[in-house]
Amino acid sequence: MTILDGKKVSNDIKNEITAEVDKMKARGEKVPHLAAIIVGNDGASLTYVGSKVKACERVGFESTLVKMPDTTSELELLKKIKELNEDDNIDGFIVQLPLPPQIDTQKVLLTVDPSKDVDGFHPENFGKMALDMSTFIPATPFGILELLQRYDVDTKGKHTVVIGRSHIVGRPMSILMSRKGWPGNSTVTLTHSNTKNIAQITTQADIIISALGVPNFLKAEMVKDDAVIIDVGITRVEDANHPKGYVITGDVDFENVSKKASFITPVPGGVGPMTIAMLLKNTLLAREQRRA
Ligand SMILES: NC(=O)C1=CN([C@@H]2O[C@H](COP(=O)(O)OP(=O)(O)OC[C@H]3O[C@@H](n4cnc5c(N)ncnc54)[C@H](OP(=O)(O)O)[C@@H]3O)[C@@H](O)[C@H]2O)C=CC1
Ligand SMILES: Nc1nc(=O)c2c([nH]1)NC[C@@H]1CN(c3ccc(C(=O)N[C@@H](CCC(=O)O)C(=O)O)cc3)C=[N+]21
Repeated sequence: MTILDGKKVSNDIKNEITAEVDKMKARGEKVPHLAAIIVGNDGASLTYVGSKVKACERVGFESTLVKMPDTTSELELLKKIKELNEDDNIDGFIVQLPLPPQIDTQKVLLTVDPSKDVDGFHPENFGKMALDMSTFIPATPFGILELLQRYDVDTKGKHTVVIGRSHIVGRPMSILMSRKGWPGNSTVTLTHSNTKNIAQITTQADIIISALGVPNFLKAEMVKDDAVIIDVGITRVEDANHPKGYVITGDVDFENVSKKASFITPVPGGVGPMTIAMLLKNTLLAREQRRA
């Protein structure tokens, strides 16, 4: 069994990005600048956005964090997005999801300039991804592809089962794993909360990508021997014994599933850090495209 070490690989990627930034500096060019808008005070969201800012510092990017109260109106948020669209200093930005209920997420995603949409959530970019055209690939699926590639995991002709059909993880992942090329060329089954007999499907999978957000959902009985297991889930589970008062838990019963798996991602230290590294990568691409 091999652990797909997202922490290590994300560090390698950050070093590669740092080297590119150093070259930009040596040429006297502007370095990439990532901005993030966060609406509200959700603890997990704040932690996550904070780690993006730290990651920017680490690779030599500039970063801007825009914090807006959870009472922000849709109009105010759209106005802020248009400001960032027009700000020549900003190469790429993201709007942290989920948004408070008074704001229409679809409207927000449509307002982001596709050339600055480093999350890859704008329909123009999502459509390009689905059509194999060059574009920003959403950071989490992009990170999973990169992990599979760097560990030389064979995906061709394999049966990949994706659990969860969200627009940011499950749906794009299912598209990417079925596309021509590598990593890809899989036969994909996309499952969700209406799927019947899910265990019957997962036990036939060569590769399982679990993105539902239910701690310890995927049990050893649901997995065949030598399967490749990608655990996207991140849930804070209360734990009084832990200094922070919670532990980060994935969707996979790691202790038991890892005994059967050929490759498996841990949580924390798997897909999460890869997501951040690929967001930086997309921002670097955004800068390069704006320069060109
Ligand atoms: N590591 C990382 O970088 C990232 C981690 N995450 C984490 O991944 C998890 C999923 O996030 P996200 O994709 O945004 O999730 P959503 O909550 O948007 O979607 C969850 C999906 O899982 C499906 N689902 C829920 N319960 C079941 C069930 N019992 N059986 C089968 N399918 C089920 C839902 O089905 P239906 O569509 O029918 O409702 C839905 O499609 C979360 O824990 C999140 O925190 C998210 C993004 C990045
Ligand atoms: N516009 C937008 N884009 C996103 O990409 C996006 C989003 N909104 N909203 C929320 C989800 C969630 N997500 C995570 C990324 C990294 C970790 C991560 O680094 N996790 C660490 C642990 C972090 C911790 O300790 O809390 C790990 O797995 O090792 C977690 C979660 C991106 N998302």
